[in-house]
Amino acid sequence: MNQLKNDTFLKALMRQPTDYTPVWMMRQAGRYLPEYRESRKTAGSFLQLCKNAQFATDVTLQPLDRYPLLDAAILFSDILTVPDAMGLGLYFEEGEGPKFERTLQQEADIQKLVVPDMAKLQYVFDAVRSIRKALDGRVPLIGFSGSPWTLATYMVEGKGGTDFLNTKKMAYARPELLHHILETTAQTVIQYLNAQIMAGAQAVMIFDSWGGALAHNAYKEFSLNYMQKIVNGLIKTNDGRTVPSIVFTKGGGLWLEAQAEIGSDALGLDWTVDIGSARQRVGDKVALQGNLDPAILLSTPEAIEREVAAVLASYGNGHGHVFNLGHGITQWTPPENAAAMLSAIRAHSLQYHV
Ligand SMILES: Cc1c2[nH]c(c1CCC(=O)O)Cc1[nH]c(c(CCC(=O)O)c1C)Cc1[nH]c(c(CCC(=O)O)c1C)Cc1[nH]c(c(C)c1CCC(=O)O)C2
Repeated sequence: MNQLKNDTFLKALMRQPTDYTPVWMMRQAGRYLPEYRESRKTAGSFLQLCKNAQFATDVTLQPLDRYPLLDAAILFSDILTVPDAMGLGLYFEEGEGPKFERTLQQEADIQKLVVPDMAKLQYVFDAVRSIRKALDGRVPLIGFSGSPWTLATYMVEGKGGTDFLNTKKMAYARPELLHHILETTAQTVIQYLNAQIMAGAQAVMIFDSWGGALAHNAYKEFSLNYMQKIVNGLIKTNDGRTVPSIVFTKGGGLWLEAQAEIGSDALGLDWTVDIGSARQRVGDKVALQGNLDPAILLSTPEAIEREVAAVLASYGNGHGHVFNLGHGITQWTPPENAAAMLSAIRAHSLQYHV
């Protein structure tokens, strides 16, 4: 059932030959699309889109219907469903980003943290099943989770941020408390991703959006080690393999060699890294995903084509590259500029796959 009609993305993740460089866009279902804004209005809120399988399916497929050149779908959900299930109370205030009703700052609250019953996340697994059915093998479906470090920053701070001072203070003053949060979250994420895989996710991505905020000698201890645990905890599917995995530490370009050792199939790159140099540094250990600056999509089709060509040329000949943005597409992107990027990738990438 459900034979894949386009497996270019999965092949590239496994560093197998493909005819062209496959592509998907982080946040490809989102506010830059008028059809998304319409669905959100009908659903009432972003969280209602996530919690209703039919809405989640509709918005997951919107970018694929608009852009036939996309090679993967990503589950419409959020990394913060996990801390929500762990009891922190996720909510969104219009124009302010995510917030939590409770935080993990008091020792007593931290000691009480446990792996939640996956039934609390059943709506996510229902969405995965529904999306797989609707895709009918068009392209593979990516499941995802936040990294324990990135989720911990939200749980400790109670909101998004840039400096994460409470979380970092805990790392230095009470490391055993932060390790308890990270370990409990890692065990939760293992169960969560495995349930997504059992529901039909054909690849998984771990978003370590705030790993780049860690000090050089803290990154491994507080972020990378926990992502390694997760990658090692992924279940084998019917064919005796694990589904391909992608690890993305935003701002993590200094640590690519270490990231390439944890057993994931691919590394995500933000735009601060030259992808050709990254390829030399990781050798044939992992595929690379990235890494166009999403701000380029605010410019002109000519500039977009030039910058796309530069990323492809930097990676060079051969397989193992999944084209993507270096972070999520911004809500101010004109949809036709995303189309220009996708056409440019297809046109310019053929020469590197002969
Ligand atoms: C840090 C993080 C979050 N969520 C996510 C991350 C990791 C990736 C990254 O670094 O960007 C991951 C995420 N969030 C969303 C997806 C859906 C799949 C896709 O990529 O299309 C994915 C993979 C939908 C979303 N998640 C969110 C939206 C916007 C909600 C809306 O419609 O208002 C979407 C489409 C909300 C969200 N969710 C989060 C923030 C900080 C915000 C507010 C900022 C913003 O609005 O962009 C947390």
